[in-house]
Amino acid sequence: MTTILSIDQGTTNTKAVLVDDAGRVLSRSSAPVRLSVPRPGWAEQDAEEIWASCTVAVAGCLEGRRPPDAVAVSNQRESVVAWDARSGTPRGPLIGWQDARTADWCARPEVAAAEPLVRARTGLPLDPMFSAPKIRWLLQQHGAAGTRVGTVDSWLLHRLTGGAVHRCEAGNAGRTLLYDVERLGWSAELCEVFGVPASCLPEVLPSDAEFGRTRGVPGVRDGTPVVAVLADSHAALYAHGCRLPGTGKATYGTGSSVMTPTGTLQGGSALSSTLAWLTSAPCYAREGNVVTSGAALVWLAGLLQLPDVAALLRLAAGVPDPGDVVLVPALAGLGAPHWDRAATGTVLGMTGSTTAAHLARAAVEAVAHQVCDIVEVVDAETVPLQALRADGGATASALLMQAQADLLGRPVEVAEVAELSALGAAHLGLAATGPQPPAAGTTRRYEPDLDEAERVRRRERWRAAVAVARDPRTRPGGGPGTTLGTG
Ligand SMILES: O=P(O)(O)OC[C@H](O)CO
Repeated sequence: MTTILSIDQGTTNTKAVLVDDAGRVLSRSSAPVRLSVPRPGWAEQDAEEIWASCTVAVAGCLEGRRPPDAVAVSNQRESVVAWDARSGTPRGPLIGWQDARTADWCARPEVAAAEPLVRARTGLPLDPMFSAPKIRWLLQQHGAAGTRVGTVDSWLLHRLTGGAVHRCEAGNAGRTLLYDVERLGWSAELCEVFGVPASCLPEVLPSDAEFGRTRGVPGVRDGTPVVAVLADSHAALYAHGCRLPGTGKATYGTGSSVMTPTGTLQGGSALSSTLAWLTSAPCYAREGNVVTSGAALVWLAGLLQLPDVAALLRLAAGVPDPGDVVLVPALAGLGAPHWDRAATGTVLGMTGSTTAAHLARAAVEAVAHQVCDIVEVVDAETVPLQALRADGGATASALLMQAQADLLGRPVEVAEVAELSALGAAHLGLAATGPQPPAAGTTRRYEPDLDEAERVRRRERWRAAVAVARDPRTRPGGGPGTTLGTG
């Protein structure tokens, strides 16, 4: 029997699963990673700690098992690491995908003028969430000479191979704003826009290439091939078996990602067009990113002085609905389809009878409403989704999943495997060397159970609240703020 060890390096933890050649999970383990916010709008992680968490998760997963035959990787996207080319030591912290320190630079008129070029080459808006402005910032701090930079997959590949390779995967490269997703190569024009020398960037390989051979990874034989790499959200899409327009998924994490395959590259969308994976041919997808979803629940739990999100969900379950409270958690602006970094958090509809439970319930609905905003754009632009596949930690909440089905007016099917991104990378690795494993199964299907008139009413109230969150007059200081990108 062939086994693949798959590592999913995420924002809050690293998961490892051992998968057999039928695509089944044999064992699993995880290790937490910390995120620091040294200043408002910044998000940093320790690249050494990220790697250490991988070794802990791998050791836990492989305990009592024979070494795997191959390794696969999925990873948080857009976050960047810089390291010394000779010693392999990180230069500065990992700059996280949520980090908006470059927002002012991105909003400069001379930079914002490059938005049409960025969109044409990458399918993405010029937003500080993506890697290029962060890479620029790191290179300014540490110099380009002798510095290697890359997305998290490139950092893990460097460490997995004992420093032998500086490579990354095409779908991850596609999230940098430096990679031409149609020509499938780094774009000299975009490197110029962001002031990033191509010599600092990794070599880009297809998602199912052999990325290198392991060296010095505890529990893994030296020379084990790394056979597949996928960005985490793309890996979840792959594991769900979503291959055709009309199928799609939402991943519920710190933020959320809604994706649907489009096959070919399609521009002119209010959402992003992204390279999901590159195998014998590129597979493109339409995607909308919600910046603050699970993070909104964490934030409100803290604000209400509750011990954790589970307590917030219990509180929310104590009322049948949010009353008329609508909460827009634009704590770091709004992502797709609004892409308005100047939007601010907003609560509407409070009265003297509003309780903390109504607020908690409104926060749960806010996670679902933001997904609905994106699915409605998908419906209008491509083939409407018949049902939404769902994955990520927050899918464990029946309250959230039912709210999602209710507000969407469509069934929501939850993946049975919690480590779906890791599974997707393993499935791709298996497909590269043998038969395609079946898509991940679903554990539960939530049917919509809300009167249509009430659904429409709640959606309209949500849109009204988003308009307030985006109104320049409601911003701190009441200034004009900055609106980045168009969709
Ligand atoms: O670490 P996660 O699972 O929240 O995923 C982060 C995304 O890849 C950011 O685009």
